[in-house]
Amino acid sequence: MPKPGMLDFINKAKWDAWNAIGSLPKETARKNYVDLVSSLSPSSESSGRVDKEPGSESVVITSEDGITKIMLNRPAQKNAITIQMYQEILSALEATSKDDNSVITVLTGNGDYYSSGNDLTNFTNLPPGGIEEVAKTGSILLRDFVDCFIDFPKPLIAVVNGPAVGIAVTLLGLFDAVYASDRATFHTPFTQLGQTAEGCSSYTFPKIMGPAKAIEMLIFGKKLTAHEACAQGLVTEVFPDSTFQKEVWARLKAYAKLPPNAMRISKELIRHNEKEKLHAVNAEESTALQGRWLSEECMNAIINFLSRKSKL
Ligand SMILES: CCCC/C=C/CC(=O)SCCNC(=O)CCNC(=O)[C@H](O)C(C)(C)COP(=O)(O)OP(=O)(O)OC[C@H]1O[C@@H](n2cnc3c(N)ncnc32)[C@H](O)[C@@H]1OP(=O)(O)O
Repeated sequence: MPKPGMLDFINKAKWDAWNAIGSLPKETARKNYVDLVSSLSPSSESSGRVDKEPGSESVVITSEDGITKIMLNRPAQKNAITIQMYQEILSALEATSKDDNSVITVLTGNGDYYSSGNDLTNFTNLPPGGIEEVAKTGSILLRDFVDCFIDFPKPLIAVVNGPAVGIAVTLLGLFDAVYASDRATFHTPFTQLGQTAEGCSSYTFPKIMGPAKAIEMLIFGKKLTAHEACAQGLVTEVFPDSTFQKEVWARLKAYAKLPPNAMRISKELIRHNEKEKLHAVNAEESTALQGRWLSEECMNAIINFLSRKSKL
C-alpha cells in the first residue's frame, strides 16, 4: 500500500514497522511473532497476580493496572533491609524498567514501618576475608543499588506507610514523588552509628532543603515528622493515616493511565543533567562508608544495638 500521510499516526507506524522488516516471508514473520510472544516472561503481564522472587518473600513484587509495587515484607523486623533484599529490589527495578506494561513503580513497606534501613546484622556474618571483605562487598552492593535508583527511567514513587530510617530515608531524594502517612517519621542517625551519609543524600538533601536543615538530619541525626519533611521538600504530600492507602492508591492508579512515554521523556529531561554528578557522589559516599564500617565507632554502635544496649 502507499505510505500513509504524516498525520495518519497508526497506519504510518504500521507501514514503517512492516517496511523495516523488508522482504521477510510471511511464514517466517509469523514464526518470529509466536516465538517472541512465547518468550515473554510472565512478570511482564499486568494480570494482578503476585510475582514472588524465588527463594524469598521478604520483598513482594506485584503488578496491577500499570503499577509495579515493590513491598518490603519483614514487618516483625521493621522491614530492615538484608543483603538479599537489596539484590531483589535491584533485580526488580532492572526488570520493571524494561517492562512495557509497567508505567510507574512504587516502593512501600508492609506493617507499621516503611523500613528501619540497613539490617544491622548484615555486618555480623563474617566470611573468610573477615570484616574487610564485608565492608568491601557492602560498598560495591551499596553503589550498584543506588546507581539503579539514579538511572531508573520511569516515574518512581515512595509510599511511606510509617517510620523510615537510614537508607530508606536517603533514597527518597532520588524518587519522583514521596507520599507519606502522617504517622511516618524520617530519621538518618548516621553519626550515632559511626557511619556517614549514603543514597546521594550528601548532595540531594542540601539541594532539596538547604545545607542547614540537611546538616541537622545527616550530621546530628534530627528526626523529622512527616509534616516537617513535607515542609522541607523531601515529601510531596502527607495524608492522614486513616485514609492513606485509599487516597494514595487511587491517585497512583490515575497517574498510571497517563501516557507513559511522555512521562519517561519528561523524567529524562528533568533528571539527565544531574546523573553524572549523582553517580560520582554515590561512588564517593560508598567508599567513605567502606572505611566507616571498619571503624571502632561503627563497630561499637552495631555491637550496642545487637546487645540491646541501644536503640534509636
Ligand atoms: C549494604 C548497604 C548498606 C547501606 C547502609 C545504610 C545505612 C543505614 O540504613 S543506617 C540505619 C540502620 N538502622 C538502624 O540503626 C535501626 C535499628 N533499629 C532500631 O533502632 C529499632 O529497632 C527501631 C527504632 C527501628 C524500632 O524499635 P522498636 O519499635 O522498639 O522495635 P524493635 O527494636 O523491638 O524491633 C523489632 C525487631 O526488629 C529488629 N530490627 C529493627 N530494625 C533493625 C535493623 N535495622 N537491623 C536489624 N534488626 C532490626 C529488632 O532487633 C527487633 O528484633 P528482635 O529483638 O529479634 O525481635
